[in-house]
Amino acid sequence: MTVPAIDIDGLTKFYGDVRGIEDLDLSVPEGELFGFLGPNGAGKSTTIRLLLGFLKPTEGTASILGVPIDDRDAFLEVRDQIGHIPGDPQFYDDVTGRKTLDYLASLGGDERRDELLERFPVPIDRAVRGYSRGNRQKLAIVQAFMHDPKVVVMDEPTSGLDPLVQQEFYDFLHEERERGVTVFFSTHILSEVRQVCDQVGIIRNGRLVAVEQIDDLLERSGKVVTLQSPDTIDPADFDFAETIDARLEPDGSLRLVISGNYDGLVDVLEGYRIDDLEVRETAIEDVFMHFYDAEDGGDGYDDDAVTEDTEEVADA
Ligand SMILES: Nc1ncnc2c1ncn2[C@@H]1O[C@H](COP(=O)(O)OP(=O)(O)OP(=O)(O)O)[C@@H](O)[C@H]1O
Repeated sequence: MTVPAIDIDGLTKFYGDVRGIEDLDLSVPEGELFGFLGPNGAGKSTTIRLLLGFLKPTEGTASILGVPIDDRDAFLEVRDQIGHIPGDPQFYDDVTGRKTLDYLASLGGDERRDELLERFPVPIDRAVRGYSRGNRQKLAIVQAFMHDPKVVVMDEPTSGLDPLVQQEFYDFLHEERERGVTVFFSTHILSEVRQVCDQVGIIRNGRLVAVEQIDDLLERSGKVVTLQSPDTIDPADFDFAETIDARLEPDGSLRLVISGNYDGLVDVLEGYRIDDLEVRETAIEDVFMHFYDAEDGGDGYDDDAVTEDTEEVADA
């Protein structure tokens, strides 16, 4: 049996009384682009920091490339096969990009540095203090991939990148996947998940609520049909077995979400005159909305909770 690139087992982190994540189980096979999607405060950064050994779990464990994160010695040995882009990349501000990369190269290697810098150029001989947000992020990308890691864990890696660089980065990630690299990245950007990922894990209020293949999710979520007619439309006519939702819009048009075949729809349409008919894929926003439509809402943060217990593990 092949070992998953990332295996998370009952992983739990409480900051005092505040739930970071609870009882997370997740397995990411090698060579997969896995999106970890959740709104602000859902527990994405907590998961990533636990995975990289920057935080100690309250309970549970995880492994990367078969090595448990709490086996510090073994973990240090696989560290050069792991890349990481933190949520808020920090560098020594007075040091140039080049020296920053020189230093990091001395720890883990840099055989892909030139190729990456060509793709994600930064003002390499300028002190990092003068870098824009996007250039900092590009430097973080270069350092995460320059030693040719097998697994890369990234916390909202496209934040601060302009749309062109973002697209370049998505293309790059697909190429990495072709090379067998496993990528685990958190995001709250829905369209990003769709564009980039094979599989998505959806986290809300510290709990994993679903793990789905993107294609399955979209397939199950159906298509959106919009119908405009000079006749009065009765949504009840469109209540087929395949119907997920049928409602009238304020302008009198019908918005129908349907999964499966169109036979029933075609039959009913015979009874209507049609001004306009549009069939489109469900917007990814609609697909995910019900996962976010929490009764308990927000980020699960209890204002009265103790927050001192944030023990960080130095220098993981
Ligand atoms: N150091 C800390 N001390 C106390 N609570 C924390 C700490 N870090 C995170 N939390 C809480 O843990 C929960 C999960 O936070 P986390 O930062 O992991 O979420 P996130 O999904 O990464 O959010 P964002 O998208 O805003 O970065 C939140 O309720 C947050 O307030």
